[in-house]
Amino acid sequence: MRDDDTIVALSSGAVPSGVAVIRLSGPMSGRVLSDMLGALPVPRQLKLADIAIGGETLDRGLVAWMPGPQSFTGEDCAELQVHGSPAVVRALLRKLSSQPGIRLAEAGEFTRRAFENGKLDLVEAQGLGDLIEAETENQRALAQARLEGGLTRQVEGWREQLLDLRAEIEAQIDFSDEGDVGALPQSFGSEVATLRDAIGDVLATRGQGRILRSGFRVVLAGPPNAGKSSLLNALSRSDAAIVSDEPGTTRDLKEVPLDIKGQLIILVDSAGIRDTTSKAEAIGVERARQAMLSADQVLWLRAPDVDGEGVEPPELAGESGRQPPVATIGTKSDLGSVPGADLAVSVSTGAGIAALLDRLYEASGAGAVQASELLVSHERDREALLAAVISLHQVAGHLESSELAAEDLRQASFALERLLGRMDAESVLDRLFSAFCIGK
Ligand SMILES: Nc1nc2c(ncn2[C@@H]2O[C@H](COP(=O)(O)OP(=O)(O)OP(=O)(O)O)[C@@H](O)[C@H]2O)c(=O)[nH]1
Ligand SMILES: [K+]
Ligand SMILES: [Mg+2]
Repeated sequence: MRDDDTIVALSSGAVPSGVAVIRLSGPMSGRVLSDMLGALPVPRQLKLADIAIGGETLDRGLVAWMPGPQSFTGEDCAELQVHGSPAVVRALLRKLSSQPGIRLAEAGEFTRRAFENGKLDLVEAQGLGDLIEAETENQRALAQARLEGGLTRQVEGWREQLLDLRAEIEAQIDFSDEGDVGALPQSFGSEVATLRDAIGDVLATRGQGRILRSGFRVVLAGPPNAGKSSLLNALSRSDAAIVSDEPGTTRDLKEVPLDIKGQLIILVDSAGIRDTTSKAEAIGVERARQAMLSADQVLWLRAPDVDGEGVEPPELAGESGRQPPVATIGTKSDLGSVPGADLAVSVSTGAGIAALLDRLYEASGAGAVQASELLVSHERDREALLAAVISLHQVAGHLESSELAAEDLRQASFALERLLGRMDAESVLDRLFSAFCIGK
């Protein structure tokens, strides 16, 4: 696998389709076009052409020539817009990739080349991946802000401040007679603390960023026959889950995504919680408990006139001690009421369903934030910013030694540089880009 190969892939969606876009990047891109047209076309303008490879005409379509470095990858690029026919696309890819120096692209390889040529950093590359996968309005806005450098600019600002702080220490070391190691002034400690708190503030928005990007997880739980599966179907206007009057119908977790006003809400149906002698049901009950623990919101469902064991939510405490918020929903309100419920619903009459959707949207917090202003949405972001904050915390205990403090600041800088991909192991790059689709 050589980096100076020219790569080719179908970059548009699944065929058949009206039009398919085949993209090339690398030194042979220009040759393909000049062989086809007799000469290179005007850069960045579409030109109608017979799409001929190795002398054989396969289609007629539009071609574009984007010489590097002003291209997406930074290399010479060509695009062929052809009919979105599976046979045309297959023939073109086969012909192109059998030309010397041209091969099929791997997943994410175009974006990886763009990264390696400095066209975008790792944070922005992830933003591009998010944008391609975005299904809701909030996911789109979050990804767009990331791709446009929202987090990159913030991180670069912090790196500048770290460089200034390091320069202050260097100056101290230079002016001291022994070449080290005077104590640093308290004012230096408070400058570091200010930066640390600024990073910490952005880090604190991670929870909301995750919800906007990955969705707000709502687990429907409760005793058997409380109406969990019926409610899941009513909320999602589907028949995704099996409903029956037999208690213990649901065993597996069932996830259904909802788009409420541009926010992804993931509803999770679960097995009714009870003691059971059925092995399969017992596994389902355990899964239900685990799902409740990792929920952003638990809806505990209770039907009217059902008393006894298992009608109150179980004690929930995860290893981290985290307690997911629990709201009690009185179901089957057409049959009677449930004392103490936060909201009553009936799938038979439709009562309370719209109100519950509104409450879920409100609980997701999505209405209270601008997706484009949230910077932190990936686990990588959290790890890097947390590492920087921890290093900066250590400075407070190292003020008596400028060398130790300088090392803390260096570690904080490394964490931020790694986030942007300025210093990164190949393995991280491999993992990151292989999550992209082919042709991106
Ligand atoms: N009258 C009335 N019946 C309902 C309502 N919701 C559910 N039911 C009935 O209650 C029974 C149980 O409903 P399910 O949705 O299967 O209950 P569940 O909580 O998913 O049950 P398990 O999966 O077995 O734990 C079914 O017969 C439903 O038709 C409602 O709003 N009104
Ligand atoms: K049931
Ligand atoms: Mg069920």
